[in-house]
Formats: sequence, structure tokens, C-alpha cells
Amino acid sequence: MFPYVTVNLAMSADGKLSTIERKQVKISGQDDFRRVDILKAENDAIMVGIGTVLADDPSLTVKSPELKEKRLSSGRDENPVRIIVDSKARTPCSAEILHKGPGRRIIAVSKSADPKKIDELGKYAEIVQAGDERVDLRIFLAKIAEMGIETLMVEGGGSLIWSLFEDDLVDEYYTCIGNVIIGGASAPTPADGTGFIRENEFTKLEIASMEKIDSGVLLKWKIIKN
Ligand SMILES: NC(=O)c1ccc[n+]([C@@H]2O[C@H](COP(=O)([O-])OP(=O)(O)OC[C@H]3O[C@@H](n4cnc5c(N)ncnc54)[C@H](O)[C@@H]3O)[C@@H](O)[C@H]2O)c1
Ligand SMILES: Nc1nc(=O)c(N)c(NC[C@H](O)[C@H](O)[C@H](O)COP(=O)(O)O)[nH]1
Repeated sequence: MFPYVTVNLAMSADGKLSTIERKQVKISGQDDFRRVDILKAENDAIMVGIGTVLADDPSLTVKSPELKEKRLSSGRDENPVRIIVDSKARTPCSAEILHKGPGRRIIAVSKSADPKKIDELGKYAEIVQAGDERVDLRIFLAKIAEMGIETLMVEGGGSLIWSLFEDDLVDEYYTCIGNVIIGGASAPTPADGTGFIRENEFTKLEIASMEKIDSGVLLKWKIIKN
């Protein structure tokens, strides 16, 4: 019914995804970027929130020529399907995701998005509507599963990841903890949003693996489903 969802991110040793200015910073190193590239190449699709697109303008393409080749030789596109969760269709038409490299793009919007902007973005991406004011992630993920997406990697940011946890849609959660302190009470963390209040609401995890990577630690968690 839903794709298998792996959340992957890099955070500082004090649990921040970026600075209070919300701009991309280097937290992990070369080995981690290579690992992320492999994970990206293994998944059918990769998804980010509009906050990440506006802050970092990522392309989300597979970087390694061998990994691109491997995907092509198994009959897939060079890049996974790139997805932006964007309730109000705020994605700039110039966004890197829409232009860099070949492959499908999907923008998830809500019913509150401006129809004119939807038409413009429709030149670059497939538009999927789910939810009234905000993208309803359970409806959207069910729709992309029907479109054939079985595995989905999520790269952030903290607001989108929070909602995925809240909606019980995450299967695995990978964090690379880098050897830096960023600080700042308002700096993004892996799960922002409103947060759970009661202990019985918490998402429960079990460790799948832990290893040293670059000068930090890679922790892989599996979500314990009720
Ligand atoms: N270190 C890392 O691995 C990493 C990875 C990605 C992003 N980041 C950082 O994260 C920050 C961006 O995170 P963010 O939290 O501002 O933005 P985000 O990328 O999580 O996007 C959030 C936006 O998505 C939209 N949205 C639509 N439906 C939603 C839903 N159901 N739930 C939640 N959001 C929904 C809303 O407009 C919301 O504001 C940036 O600073 C970026 O550099 C870091
Ligand atoms: N692994 C990792 N270590 C970091 O220190 C860091 N800041 C990120 N952040 C996620 C980052 O935004 C994406 O992995 C790519 O950088 C996307 O951008 P491109 O495809 O290269 O355009 N990721």
C-alpha cells in the first residue's frame, strides 16, 4: 500500500541538520557522500520537502558514473524519480531538480496550490494532488505506490521527516552523526514539527547497525511497527 521508506540524513553531534540560517553545511565526509549515492541509486524514488529545495536547491541526481550505468543496465532511469513535497506549489521553475539530469520528477501539491503555478510546473514535472491545505502524506504515498514506486528514500528536511514519523510511514531511519557541533535553538533537527507529547505516542526504534564513517558514526535504525 505504501512504498518502503528509508529516511537518511546527516546531523551534527548536537543533533542539527544545518545552521540557524538553514543553509546546507558539510557535516559528514567523502565516505558518507559515497554511501548516500549508493542508497540513492538503490531506491526507486527520492523525496525532499520544499523547505530543502528553497534552502539548498539540490539536484538529487546519482553522482557516480558506475552507479548510473548499473541503473541503466537494469532497465531503470539513470536517476531515481525525484519528488518534492510542496503544498502550495512554491517550487521555482528554475529549481535544479527540474533541470539537472534525466528522469521523472513528481511534485506533490495540495488543493490549495495556485492552479496557474501548477500549470507552469507541469511543464517540468508530474503534479500529484493529495490533501486540502497541506500534502496528505498517507494519500500521496499510496498514490505513488500505485504508480509503481516500491522503495522511497527521504533526504529531509526536518519538517517533512517529522510528518512521516507522525503518520507512521517510516520503515528505516539512517543518521550519520558528524564530528561537529552546530548549535542554535532554532536550527533544523531530524524531526521538527509539533513533536509527540505522550510517551505512548513516541516512534519506537531498534538498532540495525552502527559503524564509524569518516570522522563520525553511522547509525541505522529500524522502526518497530505497532
Ligand atoms: N543534513 C541533512 O542531511 C539535510 C538534508 C535535507 C535538508 N537539510 C536541511 O533542512 C532544512 C530544511 O528543512 P525544513 O524543515 O525547513 O523543510 P522541509 O524540507 O522539511 O520542507 C518542509 C515544507 O514542506 C511542505 N510540506 C507539505 N506537506 C507537508 C507535510 N505533510 N508535512 C511537512 N511539511 C510539508 C511545507 O511547506 C513545509 O514547510 C534546511 O536547512 C536544509 O539544509 C539537511
Ligand atoms: N550525507 C550528507 N552529509 C552532509 O554533510 C550533508 N549536509 C548532507 N545533506 C544532504 C544533501 O543536501 C544531499 O545529499 C545532496 O547534497 C543533495 O544535493 P545534490 O544532489 O548534490 O545537488 N548529506
